[in-house]
Amino acid sequence: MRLALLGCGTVGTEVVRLLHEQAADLTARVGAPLEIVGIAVRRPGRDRGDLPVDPGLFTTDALGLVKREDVDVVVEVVGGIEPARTWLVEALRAGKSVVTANKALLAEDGGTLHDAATEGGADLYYEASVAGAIPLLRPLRESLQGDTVTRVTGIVNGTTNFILSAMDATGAGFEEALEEATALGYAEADPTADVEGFDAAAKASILASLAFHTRVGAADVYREGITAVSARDVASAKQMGCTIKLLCIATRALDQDGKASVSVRVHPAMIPTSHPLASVGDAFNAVFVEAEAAGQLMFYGRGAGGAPTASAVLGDIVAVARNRLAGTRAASESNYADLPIRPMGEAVTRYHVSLDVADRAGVLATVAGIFAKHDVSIATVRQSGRGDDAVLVIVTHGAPDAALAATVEELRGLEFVRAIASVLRVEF
Ligand SMILES: NC(=O)C1=CN([C@@H]2O[C@H](COP(=O)(O)OP(=O)(O)OC[C@H]3O[C@@H](n4cnc5c(N)ncnc54)[C@H](O)[C@@H]3O)[C@@H](O)[C@H]2O)C=CC1
Ligand SMILES: N[C@@H](CC=O)C(=O)O
Ligand code: NA
Repeated sequence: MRLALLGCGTVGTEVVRLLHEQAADLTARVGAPLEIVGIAVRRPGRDRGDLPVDPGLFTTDALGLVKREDVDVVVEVVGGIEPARTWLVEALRAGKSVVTANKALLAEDGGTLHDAATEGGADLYYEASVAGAIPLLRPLRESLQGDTVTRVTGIVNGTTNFILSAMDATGAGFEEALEEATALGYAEADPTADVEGFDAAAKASILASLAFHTRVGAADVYREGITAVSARDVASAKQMGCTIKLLCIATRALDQDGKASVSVRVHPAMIPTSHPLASVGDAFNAVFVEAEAAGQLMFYGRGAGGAPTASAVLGDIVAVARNRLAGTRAASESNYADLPIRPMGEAVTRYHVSLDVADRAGVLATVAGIFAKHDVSIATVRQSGRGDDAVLVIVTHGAPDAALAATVEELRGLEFVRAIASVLRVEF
């Protein structure tokens, strides 16, 4: 089996290492040796230390490598939309199997890749694209095909989990924690993708597409990152016995007429420290899948980093290589359900709102009146401080997100509200 490797960075170098170190076992498992015939990179002359690979394999001509007739499997660990899409479409249409870790591309235009795979009769595997090493896509794509998945919830971005865990545990600053996560190989080439929630949203779209048999694109996912989460939010969460996590929440719901729709969102949320997701620290990921017959399933492990991600890539390489040797391919994309996307405004959420207010008679009544006007029921109210230091913390019951957002907007305009110190959703 001849492999073309596109990219040799954090993940690619570990793919090379694992292919070399486990060559004998992999040959036995596949039934044929796996041989890298070329590696496309930006800088072929770069010093790669003791990487066990022939320097003559490096090239800058990725497309030329993909088009080589002797290539059976294209492994893409470069990232980004273009030129990766062009390479992979070329490979798939020519009947070459593709293994990719590129969640950004799958979320942006997975349909084009799946269509090219069908056209070329080729395999398209992408286990590494969501939750790194954790076997999650294969269970959704294969093991749960006899069930109806209703909800997928979890932590799917290692970088932001690393940052939030550090802020919570040691009071570390945002920038300092991000630098460490980048040095450890967790962050994307542009870490904005991590901290602004784009990476988690891409993964949410892939999970929802597989779980609900519907093409869910990046644009269908409501997204908020963690850049607005402050030390004060973290302290406020602690006071309530909670911690803050960047959550991915994808649900399949039925309306009053029994019609199903899909809602997919990524945003930071306060969760109770007693919830299993609260103890997911460092760059670990954890995902709960709920299905009608199976009930609740939990997947946990390393969601980022070179070696863990390479483990998932290698698993896919073995799978597609076996298929090729057997002259078969995996089932095509399943998108028959084609469910509509429910807007974020209709999702039922709970808010934690912290207001800096003037401590005067009537303030609480006015604030409560605004919640009532938008039909948002208050669960708890707590006031601390006095005079200019008064802080009002309100936690709501579940309400449509649009009603909660409108409530906060109206509170912002009140003369006695000096600042809205934090607005966070509360889950579980
Ligand atoms: N680092 C991680 O923990 C994880 C990364 N991924 C995904 O894996 C992919 C690779 O990520 P990393 O290895 O972290 O990235 P990286 O930035 O460390 O490596 C990228 C590689 O692609 C090469 N490259 C970039 N543009 C190229 C071009 N035009 N032609 C040829 N080669 C080019 C670079 O030379 C480098 O070797 C991305 O899609 C990323 O989202 C997925 C899961 C985890
Ligand atoms: N940047 C990503 C890498 C894995 O997908 C993350 O931090 O989770
Ligand atoms: Na995975």
